[in-house]
Amino acid sequence: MKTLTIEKLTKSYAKETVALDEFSLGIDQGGCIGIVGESGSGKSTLARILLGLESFDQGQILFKGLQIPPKKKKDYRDYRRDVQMVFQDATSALNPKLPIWKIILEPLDNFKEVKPSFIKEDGLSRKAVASHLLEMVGLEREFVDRYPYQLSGGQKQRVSIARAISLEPSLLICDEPTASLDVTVQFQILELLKKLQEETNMTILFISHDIRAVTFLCEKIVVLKQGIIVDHFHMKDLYKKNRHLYTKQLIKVASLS
Ligand SMILES: Nc1ncnc2c1ncn2[C@@H]1O[C@H](COP(=O)(O)OP(=O)(O)OP(=O)(O)O)[C@@H](O)[C@H]1O
Repeated sequence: MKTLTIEKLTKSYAKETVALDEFSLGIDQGGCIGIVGESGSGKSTLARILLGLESFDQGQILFKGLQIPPKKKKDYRDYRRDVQMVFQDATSALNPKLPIWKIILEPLDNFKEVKPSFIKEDGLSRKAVASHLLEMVGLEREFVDRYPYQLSGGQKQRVSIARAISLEPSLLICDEPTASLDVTVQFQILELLKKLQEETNMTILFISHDIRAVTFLCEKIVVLKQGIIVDHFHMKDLYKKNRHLYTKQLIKVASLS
């Protein structure tokens, strides 16, 4: 059984704006799948629908066999635990009034029943748990007592990732997580996501307008244009002749060719 099955998902905002048009995709557990397309192609709409923040008109979504959005309160809660999100703008995603350790522990505070496997000892202090998560994303433990304004953009995105992985989700949706970072830091964040994916076997759905980022991280790539999947392929087939013209244009613009 696929972890996530999306069948003929259609979403319109108005008659003339079809954000997603019969979008279908099956995702196995583990690995990283990339959704790439230019601005307005429907990428964020897809992310919002998957998180239950937006309704859709037609089609269906199944997560581990369960209809999304789940109708029962408990199923909805389980789903929100198992599917986490990293947003583009880490600054607005982090509460400026809270120290980093409190920000990181927000999901674990909301899901007190979750006992993450990375906590090996009993009786660890909350700060020690947060410090451990910071180390998992490559930040020093000393960062726990800082506030978001004392961190760089890349460090803030690492904190967002630490918070998102704290509940050990099966699916991590990343919506343009590197778009507002400079190129070197983008690369570091992509490396981090790759490492975490390999270590934890979570599935990453990586959404980006940047085919370079997508091809660096993902082995399977879906190309979206005006809400329609125009191409999908394995990374190893990136330069195959039969790539869709739009994919070739994205490659050209990114100076990959
Ligand atoms: N709340 C909304 N009301 C009306 N139209 C919307 C709304 N949200 C998105 N759209 C439209 O739906 C289409 C898809 O938008 P979406 O934000 O999903 O694209 P995107 O690929 O994520 O773009 P970007 O990379 O610029 O964020 C666009 O034409 C957009 O104008």
